[in-house]
Amino acid sequence: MTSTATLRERQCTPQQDALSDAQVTALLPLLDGWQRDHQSITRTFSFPDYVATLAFVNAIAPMIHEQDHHPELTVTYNRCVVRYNTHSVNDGKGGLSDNDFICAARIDAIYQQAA
Ligand SMILES: C[C@H](O)[C@H](O)[C@H]1CNC2=NC(N)=NC(=O)C2=N1
Repeated sequence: MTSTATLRERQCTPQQDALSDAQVTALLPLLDGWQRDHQSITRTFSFPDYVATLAFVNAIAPMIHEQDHHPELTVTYNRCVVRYNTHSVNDGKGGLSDNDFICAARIDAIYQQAA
C-alpha cells in the first residue's frame, strides 16, 4: 500500500492501463481535498485574489512541465480548479492512471509549501 509521501516522490511514466475503481477508491484518501468526477479527479484551490491565484499556477507549472502530465486548469478571480485525467489509457479514450495521483499529490505539496 502506498502513502502520500511515496506518491509525491514518484515520477510520471507512460501509461496504457487505467486504474480500477478499487484502486482509485484506495488512492483518493491519500490526497487532500480531491474528488473523483467520472474519469477525472479535481480539486478547487482558493486564494485571496487574482495575483495569488496566478502565482499558484506559476508555482505548479515547472512540476507539470517536468512530469509531462498536464491538468486542465480553470482560473477565476480567487480560485483555480485543477482537473487531471490521462488521455492514453483505455485505448486512448482516457481515464485515471497513477500519473494523475502522482501529480495531484505533488500539487498538494506545492500548495502546502506556499501556505
Ligand atoms: C507524449 C506525452 O507524454 C503525452 O501526450 C502526455 C502529455 N500530457 C498529458 N497530460 C494529461 N493530463 N494526460 C495525458 O495523457 C498526457 N499525455
